[in-house]
Amino acid sequence: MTLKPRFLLLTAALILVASAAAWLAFERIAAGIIEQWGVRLAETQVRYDTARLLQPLDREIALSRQLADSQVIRRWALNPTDKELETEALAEMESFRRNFQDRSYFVALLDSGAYYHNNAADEFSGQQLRYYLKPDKPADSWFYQIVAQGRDFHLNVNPDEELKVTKLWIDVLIRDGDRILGVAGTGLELDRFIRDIVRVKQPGITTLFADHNGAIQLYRDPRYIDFASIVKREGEKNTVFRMVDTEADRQHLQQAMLELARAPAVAADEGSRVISRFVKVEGREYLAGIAYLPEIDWYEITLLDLDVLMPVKSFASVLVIFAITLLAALALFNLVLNRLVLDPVSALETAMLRVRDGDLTPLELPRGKGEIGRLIGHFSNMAEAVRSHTRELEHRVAERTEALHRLASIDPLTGLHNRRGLNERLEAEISRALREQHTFGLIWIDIDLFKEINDYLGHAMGDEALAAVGRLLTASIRPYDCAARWGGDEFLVLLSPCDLDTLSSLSERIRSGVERSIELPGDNGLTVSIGACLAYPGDSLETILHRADQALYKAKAEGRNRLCVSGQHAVIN
Ligand SMILES: Nc1nc2c(ncn2[C@@H]2O[C@H](COP(=O)(O)OP(=O)(O)OP(=O)(O)O)[C@@H](O)[C@H]2O)c(=O)[nH]1
Repeated sequence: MTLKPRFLLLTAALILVASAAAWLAFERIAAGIIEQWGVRLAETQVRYDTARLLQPLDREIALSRQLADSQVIRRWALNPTDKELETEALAEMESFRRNFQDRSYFVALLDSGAYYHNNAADEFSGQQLRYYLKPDKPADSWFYQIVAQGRDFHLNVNPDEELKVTKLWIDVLIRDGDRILGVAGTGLELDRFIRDIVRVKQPGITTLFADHNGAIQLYRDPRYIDFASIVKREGEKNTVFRMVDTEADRQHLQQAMLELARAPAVAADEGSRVISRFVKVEGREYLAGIAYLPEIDWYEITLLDLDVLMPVKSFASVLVIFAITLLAALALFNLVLNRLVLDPVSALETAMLRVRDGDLTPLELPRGKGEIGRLIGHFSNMAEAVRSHTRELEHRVAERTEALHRLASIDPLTGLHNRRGLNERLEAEISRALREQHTFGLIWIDIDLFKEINDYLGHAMGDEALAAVGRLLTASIRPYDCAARWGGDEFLVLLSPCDLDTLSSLSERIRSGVERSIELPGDNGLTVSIGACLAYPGDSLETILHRADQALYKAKAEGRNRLCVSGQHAVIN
C-alpha cells in the first residue's frame, strides 16, 4: 500500500478516535455542567417554593398562635362552663375569624371535647359549639394525637368531613403552663395550595412537601398525600421514601433530612440550606433538592428531571461545531500533507523511475519545502549530473567509434584510405554519379619493380618509398578527391567530378611527379605505371575497376613508367 491510502486510513482512524474521545469528554463535561446547573436550580427552586409556602402560612400560623395564646381563650378554657368567659372567648374567636385568611377558626377543649368552629359564611353564628370530640372516634383522633405528642404546633392535612373539603390545618396547643387545655387554629383550603405552589407549570420540576416523618403533605397528585398523617402508624404512612426506587436512595434521603433538621440554615444571609441528591423514581433519575422548614417542621423536596430541563441535545450545536472543526482540521492536515509531502514524494518517485529506465529528458519536479524540497533539489542535481555524464560518455563513445572507423579505413603506413575506405567512397560516388549523371575518374598507380627495391634496398626503404608516393598523391589531388593505398605497391585515386582532360593531366602529373621528385639511395629513381579511366553513370564497381586495371596492365605491358587512359572503351597513350 502506498503512503497516500495509509495516511488516509490513519486520518480516518484519528477522526474516529478523536470523535470518540470528544464525545466522551463532551458527555462528561455536559453532564458536569448540567449537574452543577441542576444543583443551583434545585436550590433556587426549593428556596422559591419555601418562600411561597411560608409567605401565606406565616401570617396564619402567627394568628393561630396568638389565638391559642390569647388570655381570653385561656381563661375560658380553664373555666369552660363560665358563660361570661365563653361569651368573651367567642367574641375573641370571632375577631380572629375575620382576620384569618380562610375566615374560619376552630377551638377544641381537651377536658370536655367541645369543638367550636365558624366559617367564612358565618354559618354557625350563635352555634359555634359544633359538637363534642370523642377519643374513640377515628375522625377525632387527630386531636388526641396532637395533645398526646405535646407538640405546640402542628400542620395537618386532613379532610373536613363536615364541610366535605380537604384542608391544611394549623393546630396550636392552648396551654396553661405545662397543662394542655386544647387546640386552636385555622384551616386553609388545600386545593389552593396545591394549585399555587405544588402544581408547578414548568415541565421537569416536581415539588412536594413532607412532614418530619417524611409523610407527603402537599403534592400535585392528591392521591399521594398522606392525609391525617398524625393518626397513622409508622408503615401505614405514605412517605417520600416509598416514592424512590432503591434502598440506597431511601437512606440518602433520610440522611439528608436528618442533616438538615440538625443544621437547617447555612448562613444568616443565605437562607435555608439545600441538600441535593440524585434519586430514582419509577426508573427515572431525578435530582432531588431538599430543604428543611423549621417554622412548620416540614421538608420541601423538589425533584428535577434534568433530561427534560436540560436535555443533552441542547448542547448539540457545540458538538456539531466541534465535529465540523475536527473534520476541517483533519481535511486541512491531509491537504497540507498531500501538498507538502505525498505529492512531491510521488513526483520524485516517478522521476526516479524515468531516470532508472534511461529517460534523461529534463524533469519537471515540484519545488517542495524543507526536507522534501532539499531532497528534490539533491535528486535534480543528481539527475542533471547523470544526464551530463551520460552525454559526455556518449560523445566519447561516438568519438572512439569514429576513430575506430577511421582506423579501419586508413592505411597506417601512408595515412591514405585503405581498400575498405576507398570502396566506401567508390560506392558512394557510383550512386552520386548515377543520381547527378556525371562522370568521375579513377587512377590506378603501381610502383615499377618494387620487389627489387625491397630486395636490394631493404624492406624499410620499400616502406619509405610507399610513404613517399602517398605524400605525393595527397599533395597532387584536390581536397575533394580521394587517394588510397589499394594494397602492396598499388594506389588508387578517385577524382570527382572529372572529365577526360582532367583525368589525363592529373594522371600525368602524378607519374612525372614520382619520377622527378622521389629518389632512392644510390642512383636509383622511382617510377610508376598508371592506368586511368572515366566512370560513367550506371557503371558498376567491378566494371570501373576492371577498366582501370586493363589500362594499368597496358601501361605495364608497354614498358612501365607510362600512363594509359581509358575513355569508355578506348585506351589512350
Ligand atoms: N617494403 C614493402 N614491400 C611490400 C609491401 N607490400 C608488398 N610489398 C612487396 O612489393 C612487391 C610487389 O611486387 P610485385 O607487384 O610482384 O612486382 P614488381 O616488383 O613491382 O614489378 P612490376 O609490378 O611488374 O613492376 C612484393 O615483393 C611485395 O613483397 C610493403 O608494405 N612494404
